Amino acid sequence: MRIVSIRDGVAPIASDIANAYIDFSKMTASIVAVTVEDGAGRRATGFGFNSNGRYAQPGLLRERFIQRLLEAPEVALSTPEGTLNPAGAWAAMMRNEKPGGHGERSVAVGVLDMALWDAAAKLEGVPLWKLLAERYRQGQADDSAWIYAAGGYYYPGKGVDALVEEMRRYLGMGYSVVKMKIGGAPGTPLRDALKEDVARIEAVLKLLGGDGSRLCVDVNGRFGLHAALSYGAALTPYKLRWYEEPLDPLDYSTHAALAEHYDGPIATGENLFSMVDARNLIRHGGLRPDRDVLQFDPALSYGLVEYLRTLEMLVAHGWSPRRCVPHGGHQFALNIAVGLGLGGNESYPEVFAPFGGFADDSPVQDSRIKLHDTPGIGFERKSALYTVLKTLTD
Ligand SMILES: O=C([O-])CC(=O)C(=O)O
Ligand SMILES: [Mg+2]
Repeated sequence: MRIVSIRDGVAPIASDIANAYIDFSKMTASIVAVTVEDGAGRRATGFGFNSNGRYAQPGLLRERFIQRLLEAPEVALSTPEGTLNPAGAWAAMMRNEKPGGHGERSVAVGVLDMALWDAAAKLEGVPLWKLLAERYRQGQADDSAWIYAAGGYYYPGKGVDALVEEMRRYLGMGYSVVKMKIGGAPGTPLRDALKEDVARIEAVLKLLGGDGSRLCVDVNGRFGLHAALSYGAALTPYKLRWYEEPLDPLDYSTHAALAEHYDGPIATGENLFSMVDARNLIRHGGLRPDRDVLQFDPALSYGLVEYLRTLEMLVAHGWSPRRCVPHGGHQFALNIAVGLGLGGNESYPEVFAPFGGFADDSPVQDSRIKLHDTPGIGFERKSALYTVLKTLTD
């Protein structure tokens, strides 16, 4: 097994939307194409990109990780059976990297790892979900994945009516669970911000027939403990599907304090980028394996090689992979959800195009989606995305 070439680029995913913490006016993504040749002269090109929320990483990719991958010995890239070995490639990329302080190198490695898994599945002529089910779950893939429509962003001039209309569109697309942003009124005293958010939440709940289990709310890590507890108390009667990233993602003890007082499901993890960070959350964050939701995003956190370690760690701590619903709304995590039996995957029906979203011909029914049989991750089945990725190989 040898790497023939690696190409990389930067693509914009800028838009006018904002969450409670950042706007996306300058958001970018790294894209890569990795061409691999097996011992029998067969070639496959795998593609990778990072999902939203972290910027493109061209410096890290070019100065360190692409170089190391190109220099990796052939034996490191092959399994004993002669197939492409993403774990060996991962070890080669991480040579001479100290532990801890993961920063955004996990994003650069995640982009390349995605491309290697795409190539691995293409060389074996199977979709990635099938390859994963065969390797790690005795062939038991799920027949579809649960997905929910994430949106409800702040947007200039967007009021409650536009928010409800957006959610109505998601219901029309086949989603039954939706997510909206809260906590995004900068400088507003807590009491007023809460009042405004309660009105926004109630308007959306009305559309959902008053069923809180169909609505998630996302704070994007903006609150301190006091605000998180105040919002938690106000949200409790609505019995929401989940209360997402109420607190700074790395502040585990405040999560533990919130979990003592807020009974409903808490979701977090999209900004934890390694198995060790995830383990700290599990050890110290007071989260509850019977209800809370873990959103580690393999595209941002060193890829699937590391995500497999995270799943193993979770199981060792008494957590089911079904508690995982990755962030990012991309086909990589969707394949992982179906192949490894996660609880589902995020979906962005109207934002972060073309990186968010799934194959063009995959209808959503009652918030579930079926996967295709195309070898690899399936980017070739999503024309707007493939148009961007293909610029690397044309
Ligand atoms: O707005 C963002 O940064 C994305 C996000 O939190 C999510 O998809 O849950
Ligand atoms: Mg989020």
